[in-house]
Amino acid sequence: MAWQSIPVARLEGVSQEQFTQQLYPQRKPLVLEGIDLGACTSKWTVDYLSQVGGKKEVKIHVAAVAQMDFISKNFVYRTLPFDKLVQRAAEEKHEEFFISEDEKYYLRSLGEDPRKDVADIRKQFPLLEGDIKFPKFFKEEQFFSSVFRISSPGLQLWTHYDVMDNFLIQVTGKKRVVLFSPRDAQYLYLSGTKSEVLNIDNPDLAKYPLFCKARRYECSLKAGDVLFIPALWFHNVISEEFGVGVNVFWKHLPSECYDKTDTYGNKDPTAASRAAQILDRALKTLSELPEEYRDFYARRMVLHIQDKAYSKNFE
Ligand SMILES: O=C(O)CCC(=O)C(=O)O
Ligand SMILES: [Fe+2]
Repeated sequence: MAWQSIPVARLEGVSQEQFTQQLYPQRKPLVLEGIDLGACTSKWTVDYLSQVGGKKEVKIHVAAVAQMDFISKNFVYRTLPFDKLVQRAAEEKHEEFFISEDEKYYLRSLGEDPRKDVADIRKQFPLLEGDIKFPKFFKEEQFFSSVFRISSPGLQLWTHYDVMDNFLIQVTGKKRVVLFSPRDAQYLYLSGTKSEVLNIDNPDLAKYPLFCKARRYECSLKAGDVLFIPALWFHNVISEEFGVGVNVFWKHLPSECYDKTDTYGNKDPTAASRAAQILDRALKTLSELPEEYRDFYARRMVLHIQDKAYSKNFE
């Protein structure tokens, strides 16, 4: 089925002032072209990355098929030296492999101690630091993490949201990104931060009938493009070619709003988690009532939440 997509706006040569004052407050995804990213877009070939990036062990997703499935877990976690990972991700068929000769790889780089440290490629890959410049469109103290994203051709990452604002820098290779607004979360069949609708191009509408109501935004990223993904916007990514990306997460809210134990940028703000816990308690309390009453009071609570907490400012 061909879906109507809304193209993500593309702008060339955006200044820091224009981004901060006009674009950022709109809280919409945007592709920025022509940003000065340093030498990485020409320098980061497979040979260069495997020589300069070194042999540091990295944890990777390995899948026998292109569409990774977090429900059936059709992928495994393995480790490889960084140089090997780059070489394997760049080839279609492998002499050495874990599952099958055409298995696919995905690297999402981690901090030194992934339970405590956030990823920052400037720390984990210091010899590559000089090659890349991050867009200077937010204050240094807002910086949260910078993450290597390296994938085999064809690999698809499931639809999910993160809680930080994000610049996804496409350094080499092509990628298709489909995005959904946080306002359409009700049509995405969420399980935590991820959507259960894995096949967004040909969804099972008997199982996910509301999915067709979700407005689909789409863009293609080529080397040198930077996609601004506002916090809470859902994104689904297909690497159309072997590709190297780096994403930079930064804090939009005051620091104290975020969960201090979050190293990935995807734990809900503490006030949201606390509210969800309180709601669970309310639901437990409601279950003391017989069905007819529980239903009536639950519906009244939904109306109350809509009235008090939904924004009237969004379409
Ligand atoms: O481009 C990718 O591989 C995934 C990007 C992503 O999920 C992110 O930057 O948050
Ligand atoms: Fe993400």
